[in-house]
Amino acid sequence: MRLGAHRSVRGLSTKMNDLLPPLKVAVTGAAGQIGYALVMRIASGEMLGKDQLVELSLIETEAGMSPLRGVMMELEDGAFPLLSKVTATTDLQEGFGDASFAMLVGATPRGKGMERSDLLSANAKIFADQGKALNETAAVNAKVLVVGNPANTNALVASENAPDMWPEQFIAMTRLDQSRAKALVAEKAGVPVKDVDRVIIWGNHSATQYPDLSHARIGGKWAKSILKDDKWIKEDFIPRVQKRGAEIINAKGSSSAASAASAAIDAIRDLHQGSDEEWLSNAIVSDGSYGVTKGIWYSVPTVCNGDSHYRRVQRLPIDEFSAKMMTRTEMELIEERDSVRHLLPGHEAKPVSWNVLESLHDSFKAGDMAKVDKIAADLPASMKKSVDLAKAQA
Ligand SMILES: NC(=O)c1ccc[n+]([C@@H]2O[C@H](COP(=O)([O-])OP(=O)(O)OC[C@H]3O[C@@H](n4cnc5c(N)ncnc54)[C@H](O)[C@@H]3O)[C@@H](O)[C@H]2O)c1
Ligand SMILES: O=C(O)C[C@H](O)C(=O)O
Repeated sequence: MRLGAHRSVRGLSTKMNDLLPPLKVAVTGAAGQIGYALVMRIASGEMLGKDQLVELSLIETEAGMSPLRGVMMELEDGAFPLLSKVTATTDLQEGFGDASFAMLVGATPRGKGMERSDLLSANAKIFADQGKALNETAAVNAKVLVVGNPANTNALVASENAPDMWPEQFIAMTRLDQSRAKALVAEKAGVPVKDVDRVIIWGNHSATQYPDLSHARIGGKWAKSILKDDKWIKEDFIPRVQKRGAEIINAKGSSSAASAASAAIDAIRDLHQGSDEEWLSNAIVSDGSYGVTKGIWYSVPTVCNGDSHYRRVQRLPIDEFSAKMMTRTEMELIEERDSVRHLLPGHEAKPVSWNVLESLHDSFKAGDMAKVDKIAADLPASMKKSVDLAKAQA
């Protein structure tokens, strides 16, 4: 169905009477740093296309309502021709009602010296409530992009609390990490970013993520054969991407915002409009591919076919170094999952304490395998399996 509006819209590639009926996009934390940058770009049509009317549903806390009113005034002043309606609410069911896309940004950001996982106890509960509300009221085929940290485990929590939705409808954002990685490779090779592709982010949006150049290309050629610098990849590139969020916090005093909003726009744009055969990193529910524990949200390369369909890039060869890196980040995600068991309906209560996990890590790092085995003996089966794998690859 097309709308039959009768006004001309300068600068749009499509006439108003060719516009598609509005799709509702819900954004939580809309008055925050990322939300502010995000909603302007959604309204301008950069995300869903220049022929797509859009309705914005802005969700905030009570305290966020006053700044949100200012954001709404600015949206009005932007006079965006594609923006058909803007609403603001603190009520999740109302905010997500019939939404085709939900961008879950609202959560506390980390400050200096914190890891993203330090936010688990503060933020995960938010995503349990949001999962329940999405389950009740969002459009049946809604796609959910989780941006708030720790994004992967928040996506797990939201999905587990939305039993009538497919886990595949929930994606945690690792697109920013992929963009960071591509930019670094382009800089190193002295080429434009558009010449770099097939860069992969595996695992968690955290300092354990594995930015992988094993399959990357520069101008269509194998990147490693052009860079010819494995030392740079291991000692500069990987840690730089892993810790880029902290580098920004240290420089700017607050976490990345415009680039995060940009990555969220890119992620949903490609999901909705398709991206040919480009490999795009998205943290999605693991189906066991690449030996990753099922049911955690683990970043993998995907191909987006448009209309919100995506598939994993399968059967890539994984070398020994990559396998080790992929397991390390998987283990962190298992730990995160186990620390939020109380928010996962139907799962046993939190079985493993942080102390146990920490001493497991320390023993592993110190090479004390007898102690690792002793601790592992009391772990749940899925974690034992990961410990065995990590030991085999150590
Ligand atoms: N995945 C990524 O790549 C990525 C990148 C950057 C930031 N982040 C994360 O995104 C989140 C938001 O960052 P920010 O810089 O915009 O933070 P911010 O503090 O500027 O804004 C957060 C906003 O969310 C609102 N909020 C808090 N709890 C809410 C709730 N329950 N419902 C609705 N709104 C709520 C706050 O009122 C605030 O306006 C943080 O967790 C940050 O760590 C993720
Ligand atoms: O690092 C952070 O805490 C913010 C965000 O996840 C980022 O990667 O910039």
